[in-house]
Amino acid sequence: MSAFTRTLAPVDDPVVVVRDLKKTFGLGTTLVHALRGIDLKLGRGELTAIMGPSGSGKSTLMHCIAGLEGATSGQVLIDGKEVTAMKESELTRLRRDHIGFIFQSFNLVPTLNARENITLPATIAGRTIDQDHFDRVVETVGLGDRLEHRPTELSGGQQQRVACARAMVGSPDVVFADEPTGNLDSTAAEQILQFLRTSVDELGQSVVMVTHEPDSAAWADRVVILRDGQILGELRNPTRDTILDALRDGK
Ligand SMILES: Nc1ncnc2c1ncn2[C@@H]1O[C@H](COP(=O)(O)OP(=O)(O)OP(=O)(O)O)[C@@H](O)[C@H]1O
Repeated sequence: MSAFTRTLAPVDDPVVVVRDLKKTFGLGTTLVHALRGIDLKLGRGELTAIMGPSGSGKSTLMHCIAGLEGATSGQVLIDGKEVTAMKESELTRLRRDHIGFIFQSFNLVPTLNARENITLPATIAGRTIDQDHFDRVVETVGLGDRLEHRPTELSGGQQQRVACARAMVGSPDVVFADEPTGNLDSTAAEQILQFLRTSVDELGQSVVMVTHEPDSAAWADRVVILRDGQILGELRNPTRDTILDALRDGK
């Protein structure tokens, strides 16, 4: 059963906790209230989609949670670590060691092959890669025979699969994906969504994805809908149709 509710159901084991998060941009008459007091818990080992109209605050919320942008007030905790209390050097370590990122534009290093791109964050951090986990991630993402290829020798979908593997291989507390299928055709998009789903179901990964696409959000366990910097409500076990209804209701 999937129905839109304005009150959020309790989340028993959250990996992310957001308390009264506010973010304003600009000053005086140009002040923009991008987040107007967000209270939200995101479940561990779940795929959560964040939706909402353009300008509703989706990217700002993701950036504030991931410590890419400072909050104006409120609290963010990732796996119990208070992101909003961290200094820049701590934020750098948090992003490097505990968070995975997947962007719309892949962001691979062109001179490195797929294997080197996947292991780059660990190499920079001086961490050794768990070979079993590397093999599982590469197998799940279906890149086995492409590991020695450079990005220019890969399709867009394959490049995004490399980016997904790079985000997952360190088993971060949470992976943030910002419109991960925005640059892909529908077949490649489905492969990425399938991979995100499998990484949650089989590797226990926690994933948060911002998307405009009801078809993409339908892969999630839960859809959280924003409007005007506030949470409008949520859907559990969404389908394309219940998402479309919820987005229409929210207007
Ligand atoms: N750096 C910034 N300076 C000023 N205003 C900003 C900045 N970043 C975002 N905003 C404003 O904050 C509000 C929320 O923006 P945000 O990008 O989070 O929305 P979004 O839901 O992700 O939109 P989209 O779906 O179009 O990407 C918008 O009004 C936007 O113009």
